[in-house]
Amino acid sequence: MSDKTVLGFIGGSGIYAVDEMDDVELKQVETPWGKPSGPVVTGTLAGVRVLFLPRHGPGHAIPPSEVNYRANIAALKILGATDVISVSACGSFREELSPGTFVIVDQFIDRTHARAKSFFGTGLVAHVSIARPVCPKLADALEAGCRELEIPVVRGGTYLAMEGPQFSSKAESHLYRSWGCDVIGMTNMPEAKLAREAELPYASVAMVTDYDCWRDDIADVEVTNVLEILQQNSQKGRALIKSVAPKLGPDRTPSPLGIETCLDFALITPPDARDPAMVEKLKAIAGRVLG
Ligand SMILES: CSC[C@H]1O[C@H](OP(=O)(O)O)[C@H](O)[C@@H]1O
Ligand SMILES: Nc1ncnc2[nH]cnc12
Repeated sequence: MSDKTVLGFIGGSGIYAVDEMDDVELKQVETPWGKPSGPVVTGTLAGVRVLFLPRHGPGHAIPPSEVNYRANIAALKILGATDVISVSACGSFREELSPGTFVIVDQFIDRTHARAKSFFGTGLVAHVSIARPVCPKLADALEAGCRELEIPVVRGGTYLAMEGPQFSSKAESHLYRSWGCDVIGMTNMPEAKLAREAELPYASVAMVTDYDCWRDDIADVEVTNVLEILQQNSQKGRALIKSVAPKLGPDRTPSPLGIETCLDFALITPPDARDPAMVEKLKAIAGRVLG
């Protein structure tokens, strides 16, 4: 892994570009898992190499279940990303996490069920740990950025990833609250799992747009009532992206969780039992251990 930071940003709803990036280029990438959501924008922010990919594609045309999460993570890895930060919209399950609050999540519950969730499979099986899915070094930089910009921020929280595209029923919303979840969205899983398989430290800032549908005193979430707050969050989210790059700096320090070498402990299929075609394909994200 490089000793220079290459910071990959995945922009969610409302975050379709990075402001004031230098040396901008658009890169079309083809991965063994197909095409990412769109061209990757590459450039620099305060001397730090940055890659940017809008998760739902240009014009927000790709729904959460059809985002090619594997191709998105693989494209960032192929372009040299050392770290990945996701910026997403979310609903809130807590009164104190009001719209406009940025939650730097540290746990996920994955209730998605219609998406490819692993790069690995028949021919080469791997089991990475997701016990601690978020890199604290990236979360520190996001928290510092929010504090500097005076964005209301909460450090830590559990993000419930639902399949969508419909929003939850009230029964589901109450169930997730009873599970202790803090926020809800449709995209951070399997993205976070795939980033770990690609040995990429990952963090997610979830920008609250609504109270989902658990409150009887506030209108249930609808796209129309999300859009206004999404606009305000989007400006702050873009400012946050700009402020985070210099905090991490061009000279990279490793993740305290050792994420860059997690595949050392994860491959269970012995070399002589591996499918050569599968190995070849996996070199795009696991070249460090597959040669
Ligand atoms: C616009 S409301 C629902 C939509 O917004 C979130 O997208 P993202 O996570 O990419 O910011 C949520 O997950 C849904 O996809
Ligand atoms: N309430 C909600 N549920 C799922 N995804 C969301 N994105 C923004 N608000 C959301």
